[in-house]
Amino acid sequence: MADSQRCGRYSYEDYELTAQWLLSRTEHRPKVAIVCGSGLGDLATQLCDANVFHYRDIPNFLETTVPGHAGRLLFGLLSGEVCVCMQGRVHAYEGHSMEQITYPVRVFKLMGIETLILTNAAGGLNPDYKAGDIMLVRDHINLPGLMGLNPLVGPNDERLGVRFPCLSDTYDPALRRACSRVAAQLGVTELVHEGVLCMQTGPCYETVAESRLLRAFGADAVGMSTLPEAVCAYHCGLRVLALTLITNMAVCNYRSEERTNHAEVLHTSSMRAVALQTLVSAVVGQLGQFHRGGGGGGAAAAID
Ligand SMILES: O=P(O)(O)O[C@@H]1C[C@H](O)[C@@H](CO)O1
Ligand SMILES: Nc1nc2[nH]cnc2c(=O)[nH]1
Repeated sequence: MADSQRCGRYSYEDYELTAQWLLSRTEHRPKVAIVCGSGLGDLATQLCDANVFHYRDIPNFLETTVPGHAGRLLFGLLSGEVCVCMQGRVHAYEGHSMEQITYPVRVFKLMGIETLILTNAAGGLNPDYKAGDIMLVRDHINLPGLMGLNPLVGPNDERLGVRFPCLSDTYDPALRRACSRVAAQLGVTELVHEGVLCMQTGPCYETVAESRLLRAFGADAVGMSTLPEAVCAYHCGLRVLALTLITNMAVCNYRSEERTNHAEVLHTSSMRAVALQTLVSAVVGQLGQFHRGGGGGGAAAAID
């Protein structure tokens, strides 16, 4: 493909090459992909009959550099459903473009994935939240995207999605309802909220003034990932569920002596890993009923 026809750095053929590389090395044929955020990678170890690949060995995958992101892709069974699971992700602040950090999402699409479950760690802005709570992402404020760092910037390949996607329904309402129901069945409703996730690129955590600004904008939590993946996934027709673990409260008060740090983020992740894994596994267990290869449109009817 000529450079002018490329989506940007990558062509459709690059995504296809990686998809075929993976599918030719595993017999698993997943419909569900899961991305594990900071410290949440143990979810991947729950997969049965797993085939494991290191990102460094996968064509065009980037290596992870951040503690809590193992950098392995696992195929296997979770709650009886065939899944592919990213044990860690790469972030823009590691020096990568939005297109690079979302590369796996389009590979998943070409592998036949229908549902993408994203997880991440973030700071709570909503005063009703506390560290250890889980937020189902209802909507987002993509600060890098609003500033031009959107993964869809560049020539659009119609095989991957439309030029001007409307993002009002990015986070599938039926999946969110299913997740809330599962949370109630598991008796963890009091931990689970629905809210708006804001992304800034990082790697700095927010100043007090920035946290106040983001809260005033309507954000309930702020993180450094997930939204570019969600945008790319929705663009190419995947159903998206995003679960944010509130690992700390963003500092919104000059009198506070709290200082956000990655060790605290990983500590809270490890404390809540089992709850989040249980929730995600139970949701995945509900997905099979509507994964009949029919594509995204049937989700709401089937899961309700
Ligand atoms: O990959 P996620 O978004 O879960 O990781 C968050 C954002 C930064 O990478 C890190 C900051 O502590 O955690
Ligand atoms: N931007 C941001 N990302 C985080 N990831 C985990 N905690 C935080 C936080 O407080 N702010």
